[in-house]
Amino acid sequence: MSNYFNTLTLREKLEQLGQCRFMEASEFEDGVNALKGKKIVIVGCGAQGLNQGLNMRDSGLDISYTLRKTAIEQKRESFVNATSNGFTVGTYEELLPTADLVINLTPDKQHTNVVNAVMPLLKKGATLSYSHGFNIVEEGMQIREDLTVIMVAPKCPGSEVREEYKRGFGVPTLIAVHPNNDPEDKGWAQAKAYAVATGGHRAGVLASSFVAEVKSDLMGEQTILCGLLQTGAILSFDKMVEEGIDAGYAAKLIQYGWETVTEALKHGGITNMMDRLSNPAKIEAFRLSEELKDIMRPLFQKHMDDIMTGHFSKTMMEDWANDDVNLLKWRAATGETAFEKQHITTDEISEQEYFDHGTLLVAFVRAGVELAFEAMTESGIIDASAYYESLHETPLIANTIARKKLFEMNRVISDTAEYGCYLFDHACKPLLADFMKTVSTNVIGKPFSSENGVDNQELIKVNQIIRNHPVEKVGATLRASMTAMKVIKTS
Ligand SMILES: NC(=O)C1=CN([C@@H]2O[C@H](COP(=O)(O)OP(=O)(O)OC[C@H]3O[C@@H](n4cnc5c(N)ncnc54)[C@H](OP(=O)(O)O)[C@@H]3O)[C@@H](O)[C@H]2O)C=CC1
Ligand SMILES: CC[C@](O)(C(C)=O)C(=O)O
Ligand SMILES: [Mg+2]
Ligand SMILES: [Mg+2]
Repeated sequence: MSNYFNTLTLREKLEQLGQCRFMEASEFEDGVNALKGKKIVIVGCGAQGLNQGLNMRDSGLDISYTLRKTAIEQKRESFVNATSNGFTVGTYEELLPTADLVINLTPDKQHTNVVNAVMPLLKKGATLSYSHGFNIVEEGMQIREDLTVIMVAPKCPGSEVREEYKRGFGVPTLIAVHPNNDPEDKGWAQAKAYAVATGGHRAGVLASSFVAEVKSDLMGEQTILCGLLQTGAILSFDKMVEEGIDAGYAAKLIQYGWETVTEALKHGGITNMMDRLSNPAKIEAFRLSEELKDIMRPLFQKHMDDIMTGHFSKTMMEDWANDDVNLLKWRAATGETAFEKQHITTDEISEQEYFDHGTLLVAFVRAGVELAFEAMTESGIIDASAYYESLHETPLIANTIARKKLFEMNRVISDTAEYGCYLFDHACKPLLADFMKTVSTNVIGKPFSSENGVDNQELIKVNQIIRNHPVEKVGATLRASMTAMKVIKTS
């Protein structure tokens, strides 16, 4: 097996990277019919497996789970997840030979093993589905010619896939059909029905490709979505404590701060998030974020380049083969950070205070979202896809930090995301060391006050730059299609 993307000609690479079409509501009028009455078996019952399965069953589909024998015998968490929710659970041999659609929702690291074990058991003409195309694109997995291969990738952690569905909505989703595996021309109909069953069609579906999904998903998760939230959390907390802010207050400001400021981002983009600051603080957040963009641009570009060339996946797979030495070292180090270990104050922090005392958090978010979006679109990824992988998903990841800090984020996200997050974080922290020496509690921990007031011309210029960034343009259009978006209350 070799990297599939690297076997493509330049023309084919660009063609697949640029595949991105926002689908019309009318294209989902057939609902879940293409999968109605079909036997759907999900392999794995973890973050995505359980939550997608619950939504699909509630949408009227026939869902059961297959787990490896040891998980069943030892009644592991995945077994308990499935059985306590009333699903049938069986071994591969029991469930796979009669399955019409098999959904592989095991960790990416396991995909080669899992697919090699599953494939011989599938009946002729069955469909195999993924929620992330790493195995196909980066590992070059070859699938039996008679099988249809699709992807339905929610742009969101599994927990939110379920929460949004229960709110009567869904999460934006990328769907794709493997160009080498659609022998019966049924892939798109099944992928659309699957997206309806998870609720994705209510939030927006992009008809994409395995290649575009993988390259954009890896970039988003490593940089703005997880990597930078982790770096920003650790550095901001340390700065506040160093400057005498109560540690319990500092921890709470960060833990819920990301969620609160990005809730404004979710509803009205960077413009609305920045508008929640006072005018002097907005100008300062803009200045800080411009500085952050200049410092971090080469790192964001390096991550994008390494993802495109396959260097990133190669080194991560080397770590997989090396018993996850780097991953486990980085995971342990994250658990030992002062932020992670600090109990939070029980004192109330009002919603506005998170903005007023969190100018630096806003600056981190603007810098990270814009840099990730720019690096992706400069590399041939279409703006709508780049928007989902940067601005759109940041609040959903911030929600996981609000639940139980960085531990929870890194638990809920996939194995590739966790690895990429640590990789970015370990490169970014030293890069920001000098910058952090220049900031003080007037931008993190306390309100920003400007002795000079506001220069009208400067404010007009700043507002124009913020509002005219391409992420704001595409975001306004995509958010308009997400009219049922629900407000999340912070505690
Ligand atoms: N996490 C997320 O929110 C997102 C994930 N994705 C994608 O969804 C897919 C699933 O990811 P995620 O939900 O995070 O995965 P999880 O780590 O949560 O999956 C765990 C499940 O996989 C099973 N499993 C683990 N190893 C094996 C193995 N060798 N053989 C068989 N089953 C195994 C586990 O069962 P056991 O009890 O046997 O260990 C468990 O049921 C990935 O492709 C990921 O990229 C896409 C979008 C977001
Ligand atoms: C942000 C990480 C993600 O890509 C996701 C939830 O979309 C993942 O792989 O977990
Ligand atoms: Mg993702
Ligand atoms: Mg991912």
